[in-house]
Amino acid sequence: MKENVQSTLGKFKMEKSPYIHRLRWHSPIVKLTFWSFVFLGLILVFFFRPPSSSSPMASDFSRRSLRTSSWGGPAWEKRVRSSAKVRSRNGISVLVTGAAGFVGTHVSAALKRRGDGVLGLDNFNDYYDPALKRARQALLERSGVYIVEGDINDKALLEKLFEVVAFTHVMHLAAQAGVRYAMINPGSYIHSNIAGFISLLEVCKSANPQPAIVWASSSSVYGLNTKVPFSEKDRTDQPASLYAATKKAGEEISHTYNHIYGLSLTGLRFFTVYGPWGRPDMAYFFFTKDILKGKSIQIFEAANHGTVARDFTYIDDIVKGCLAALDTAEKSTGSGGKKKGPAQLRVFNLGNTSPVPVTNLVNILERLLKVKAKRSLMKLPRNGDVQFTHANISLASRELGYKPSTDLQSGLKKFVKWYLSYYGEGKKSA
Ligand SMILES: O=C(O)[C@H]1O[C@H](OP(=O)(O)OP(=O)(O)OC[C@H]2O[C@@H](n3ccc(=O)[nH]c3=O)[C@H](O)[C@@H]2O)[C@H](O)[C@@H](O)[C@@H]1O
Repeated sequence: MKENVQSTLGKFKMEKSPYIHRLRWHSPIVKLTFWSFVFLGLILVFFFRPPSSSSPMASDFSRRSLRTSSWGGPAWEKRVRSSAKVRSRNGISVLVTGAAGFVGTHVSAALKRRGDGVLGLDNFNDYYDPALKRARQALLERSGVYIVEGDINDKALLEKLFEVVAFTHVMHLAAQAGVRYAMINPGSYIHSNIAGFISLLEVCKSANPQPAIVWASSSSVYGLNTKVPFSEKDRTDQPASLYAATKKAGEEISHTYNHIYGLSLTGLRFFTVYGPWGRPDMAYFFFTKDILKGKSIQIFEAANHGTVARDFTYIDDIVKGCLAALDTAEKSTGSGGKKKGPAQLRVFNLGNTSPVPVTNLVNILERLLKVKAKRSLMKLPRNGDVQFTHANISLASRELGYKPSTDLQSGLKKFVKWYLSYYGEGKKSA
């Protein structure tokens, strides 16, 4: 060993040798310097490259960069505490992730109305119009819910939140949603639905007391399952999209954290949720926009003109299911990262049990909007869509008292009313 070192040093001195470049390259110091420059160069290129709109991964990371500067300090902590303060007897204190999202806004408002403590968290990413998220934030602020701006991957922020408030529950709704977008920006699904979920669970498992967690899974986990209606006992090992695969992964990850750390975890499989303040990337929403603009809409159909249908579920029914899941969630059993006994692990379908063909959805919208849609039929693309969904809700009905009560016609009526008042004045564009 010693000999080698000496001989290398010896070679280093041979300045006039014809092999001087080769010999220098073999020197560890030269190698180290060279690779240090390469490494430094890569870091500089990575951090100072201009944002590229043509690269979905790049736009994803620039969009989702962690914002760590906007939180902290005594005034911020006071605001956090006040928002999370329980104001009713037997109330719970809930951290709602994805609070500026569609379901997050409705759940936060409902919890606040009944006197629970609610603190929101949202990264306000631009997957769809952030102005709509800001409008939802303003709505929640008026009812006393503060939304902290941050990403669930920011562990330091999550730890700080648990340091300031001993949350009894977490309603985890922050996610990269959308079935078809997963082919355009796969990285965003890994970032939010897998890495983000684990970051949250890591903080929850170490919190003392550990909160009980209720989180949004998806009907899409049933994938290519053909047995209807979909029951929680059915197979979920054939996801048809990366989105579905990340939600299924979330269910497995829940099992692990429940098993190792005693975290109480409830996954809710939502079935195509719609309603006022909804998501502009969903069909009922952009069909409304396009019908009003006179633009043609594409209606998917399966092979041999097969009907494509969804078990569309109205937001108020989903909110009731979420609150019932929070109220029936048992306490986590661990503390400080150690399990003390078995903890609750549940998964429920939250659907409407009444699938409606997409063509009927369009018929209803036409009647409500009083405009004829320009329809074009298109073969169901192979980009993650499944032909139909249909929830069996007997488990949720038994354990949560879940009983959806809004049919698609009544729910869409409320959506259209909201849509026209929100976008109708011509000030905002959907
Ligand atoms: O149930 C769920 O878990 C999922 O529900 C929706 O996914 P999806 O049912 O595909 O909802 P939309 O994208 O609004 O599509 C609704 C229906 O319209 C159809 N569609 C969509 C787009 C289009 O241009 N034409 C069309 O016919 C789809 O095939 C589907 O049958 C949400 O987007 C997911 O985030 C959610 O997890």
